[in-house]
Amino acid sequence: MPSMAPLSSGNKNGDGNGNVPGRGNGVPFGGHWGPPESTSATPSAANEAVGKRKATTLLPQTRVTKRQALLNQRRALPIASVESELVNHVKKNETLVVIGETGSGKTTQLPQFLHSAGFCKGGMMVAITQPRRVAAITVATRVAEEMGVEVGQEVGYSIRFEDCTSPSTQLKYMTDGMLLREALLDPLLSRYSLVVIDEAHERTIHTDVLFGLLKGVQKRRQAASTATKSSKKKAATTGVALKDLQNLLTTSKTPLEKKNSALKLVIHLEEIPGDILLFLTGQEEIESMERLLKERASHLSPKVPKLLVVPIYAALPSEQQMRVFQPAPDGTRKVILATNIAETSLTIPGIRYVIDPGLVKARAYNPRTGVESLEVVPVSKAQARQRSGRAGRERPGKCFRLYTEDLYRKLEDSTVPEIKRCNLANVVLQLKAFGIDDVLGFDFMDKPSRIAIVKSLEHLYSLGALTDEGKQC
Ligand SMILES: Nc1ncnc2c1ncn2[C@@H]1O[C@H](COP(=O)(O)OP(=O)(O)OP(=O)(O)O)[C@@H](O)[C@H]1O
Repeated sequence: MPSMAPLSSGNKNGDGNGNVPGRGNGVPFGGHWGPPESTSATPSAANEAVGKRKATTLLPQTRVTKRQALLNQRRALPIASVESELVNHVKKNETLVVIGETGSGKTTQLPQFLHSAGFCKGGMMVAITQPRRVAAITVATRVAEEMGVEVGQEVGYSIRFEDCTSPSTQLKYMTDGMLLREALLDPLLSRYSLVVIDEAHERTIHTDVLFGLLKGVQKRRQAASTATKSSKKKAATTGVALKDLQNLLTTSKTPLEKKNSALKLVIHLEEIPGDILLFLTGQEEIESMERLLKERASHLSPKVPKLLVVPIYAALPSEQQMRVFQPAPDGTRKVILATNIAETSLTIPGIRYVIDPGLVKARAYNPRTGVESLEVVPVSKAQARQRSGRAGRERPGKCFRLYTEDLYRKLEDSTVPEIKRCNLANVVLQLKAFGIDDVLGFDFMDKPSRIAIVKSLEHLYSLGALTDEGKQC
């Protein structure tokens, strides 16, 4: 069973480190893959131009249907030029790693290529996992639109408490948690010809558990191919360097100063029209920024465009999260205040500017004390790139990083997998439910420390969730 994900390992034609042929650092197939480096890799505290891509040449709207316009957009995406090459790699490899710049078309196009290549024949489906509900919904909706079908028919999505699929569904976008649930009921995932693990570089717990499970499924099915992704493990930069960044962004500026610096960018109307996406660390920060922005906006001169402030964070109900996708009224600039929920997968129409203060709230866990906490920490380079990639998806855009180029260089290359910084009780229970009793021997891509696993086993035993033999009660 093939399954795929960006940035991963295991390609027979690659270098053994998960890189497929092409230009350096694992970017596949060379040539024009994604917008130029300026989309993300050029760090700067100053403005960063993003998203310069091949121009989409559209005939006047009066002469083309919306479908044709969408088709033209699809053809102009960088991934379009490597369709057959990609499909061939999927056919030849059990596990394939697909790496591409943000916005190049991995999430929306690759599944359609697989569909055209016959992976959905005979009642089989292609599953595409997403770490977040909102991404599963919006991407499925977009792909359905591109394919000219109703969402829920050939293209559907499945998230907790909402199953928008039907017997005719062939491409199924779903949260990784939902695929894990399905694996509980059908350990061979027999309805899927292929699983695509999207945004695998985020290394959420669900993604990591899926990686391990899919390896087992592959072995058992002894079938076609999988494409997984393993973000490359690079030597960590020094703790001091990271502390520098954190200090600069949190300690040396009071929160209000920090907000004001972002605020200046948000409402400083030097830039041409276009919506703004500002990354903040959590609900509280978003709410206070929302109040501050609204207050400032109320004092703007009537000549200045209006400001519409829209928040998005995980605890908001889905319908409210969807407000970020509604266009701002004419003459109004939309400012979206988001946590890292908006960091990957999403294309929010109208976003021209991204403001990245460089911080994120992340889980941390001390296995010795058993204490789990949420800490504000610097983003990784991969996260910074993802953030900048939210601009320039429909037209050129800019990313404002509120930290220096020097500090950018000292960021970790990728985020520490969540599985290495959380209480493992849930993971252990989940594995036990899959019938995997030897949790210490499970094929984790990045094994959590022995002490963390043992502590979780002890904890579950003391709660009465495990028997003396270590089995699920
Ligand atoms: N909902 C949408 N509305 C408008 N354009 C969209 C939408 N979704 C995708 N697109 C267009 O399709 C392009 C490809 O998006 P896609 O999500 O497939 O890229 P990606 O390579 O998966 O990006 P990322 O790595 O950021 O997830 C975007 O750059 C954008 O131009």
